[in-house]
Amino acid sequence: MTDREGDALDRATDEALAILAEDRFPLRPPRTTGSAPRANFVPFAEDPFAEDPSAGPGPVPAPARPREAPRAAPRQAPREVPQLDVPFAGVRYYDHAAPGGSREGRPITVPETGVDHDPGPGPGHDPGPRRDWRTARRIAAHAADALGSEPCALDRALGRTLAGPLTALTDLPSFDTAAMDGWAVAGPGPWRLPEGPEDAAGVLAGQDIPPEAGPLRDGHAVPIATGARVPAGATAVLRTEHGTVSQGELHANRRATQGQDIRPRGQECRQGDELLPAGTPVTPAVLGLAAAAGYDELPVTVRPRVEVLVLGDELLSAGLPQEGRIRDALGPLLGPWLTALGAEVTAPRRLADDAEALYQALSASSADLVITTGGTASGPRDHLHPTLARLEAEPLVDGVAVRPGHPMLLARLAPGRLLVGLPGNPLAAVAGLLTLAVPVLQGLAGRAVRAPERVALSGPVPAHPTDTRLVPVVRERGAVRPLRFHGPAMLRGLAAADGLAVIPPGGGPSRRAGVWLLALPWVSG
Ligand SMILES: Nc1nc2c(c(=O)[nH]1)N[C@H]1C(S)=C(S)[C@@H](COP(=O)(O)OP(=O)(O)OC[C@H]3O[C@@H](n4cnc5c(N)ncnc54)[C@H](O)[C@@H]3O)O[C@H]1N2
Ligand code: MOO
Repeated sequence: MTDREGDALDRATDEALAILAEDRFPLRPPRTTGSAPRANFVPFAEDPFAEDPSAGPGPVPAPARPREAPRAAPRQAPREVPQLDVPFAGVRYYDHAAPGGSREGRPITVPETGVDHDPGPGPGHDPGPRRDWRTARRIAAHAADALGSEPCALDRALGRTLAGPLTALTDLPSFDTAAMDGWAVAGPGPWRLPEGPEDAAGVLAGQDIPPEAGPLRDGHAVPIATGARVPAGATAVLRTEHGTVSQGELHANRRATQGQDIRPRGQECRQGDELLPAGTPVTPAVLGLAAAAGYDELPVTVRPRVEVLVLGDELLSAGLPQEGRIRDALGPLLGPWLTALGAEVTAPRRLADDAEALYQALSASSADLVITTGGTASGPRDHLHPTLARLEAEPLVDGVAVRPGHPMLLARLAPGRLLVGLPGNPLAAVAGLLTLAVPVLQGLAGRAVRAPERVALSGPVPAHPTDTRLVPVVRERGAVRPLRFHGPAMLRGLAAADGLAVIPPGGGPSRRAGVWLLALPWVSG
């Protein structure tokens, strides 16, 4: 790369960072209201999202609801609403880009207009038996039994889920080990060192000590390397920098206490100890631990097979949006996201808005979970509900009290075959993914649910009066700050986000207690 190309790259990087910085670093310092507790793994029954833990882990039955034939009513034209950049009116809102807001990001109050960003169900739209957000998650988590288990070689197990507890196949360390380079010493010093050239080399890592060598006798020492087996009889390891050799004798210039710098056998675990519970996702650290504990392969749950069907005549798979058509944003997003969740995903299939094509695709699919995007509403080209009725699918969740994404749905196509219908608006689809698809996949993979983190909000966030809101946020000085560009059709906020904050209906106690943060699988730290 030439200097000029290097400068151009630097400038482009600075510009990109400046755009991000606008969202990441507010002009007004946020108020922090506390620090978040550490996240833990908990069984689903203890999931704080679960609505009523005392109700037991069984699925919440969906009320029987006869499905109508395809609705003839055309989609209502959206009411004329002021295009506010804030979703709900009459609330104090920190946003330096909101209409009427100051460029300095001072709090503004949006006048009470009586309309919100999402006009919600219009006349003629049957919202169905909508579920509370937490209940929807709970139903989704219990909709499927875990798939079976299979052995998997360590080098292929990343991202899988432990089907059983990881028990140590050996003590760790498996022998008393020198923690430092120096000398293994027996008893108090000074110590005699071996004289023969072979013995003087001492014990190296990976070497075994021949049984005929016998225990190290009191008053004797032998050179030893970090990681080497400590000879029987040794009482400590004296570090190289703490000893001086003179005339074949080792003198300590700092006292070595009993057992110092010896890692005793079994210090980390004993053979048979449970190192990790079933349901743990296999991370690089788990692979390392498993290898250290003697595993060549791991028992993992079978990966859920997921098929993604992207519906919409208007969607292009390449090039610029044109002539009323737009790029499919969900095909590229869902595949890798689902893979990160441990699923085996077939390449997304794009289907035209054609009821017969959808019927054929759903009938032919043998996936554990089919995920569709679009077609969940009641517009003339929204074929999902009628097609599910034609397939005699069992509705488990038909609409959720969550914004965005409220038309999301979950249905059982047949025993062992589920369908999650994500709304077409991209952020609404992500809300559906996190609300329904993630718990279904965790259930199928038998994966433990990570307790969500509670986080403080760095400023007021509008709450919906009756629905949970999922808002892209960024971490900042011990709190989270809501990002702009969080409209249902936008991904710009999400792409810069560290997670989605869960704002309970009406705001709940979130101002004092903080809110839950739904983690994104690629965000670390
Ligand atoms: N009369 C009503 N109309 C609508 C309601 C309602 O309650 N009453 N709800 C609105 C809400 S909220 C949502 S969300 C959408 C859900 O619509 P669908 O799931 O049927 O999705 P589509 O109509 O097919 O698409 C909606 C929107 O999203 C765009 N889209 C679709 N797929 C993709 C994709 N793969 N990548 C990028 N963008 C996509 C599509 O072009 C539309 O703009 O219904 C509202 N209507
Ligand atoms: O607006 Mo819709 O809430 O699901 O995106």
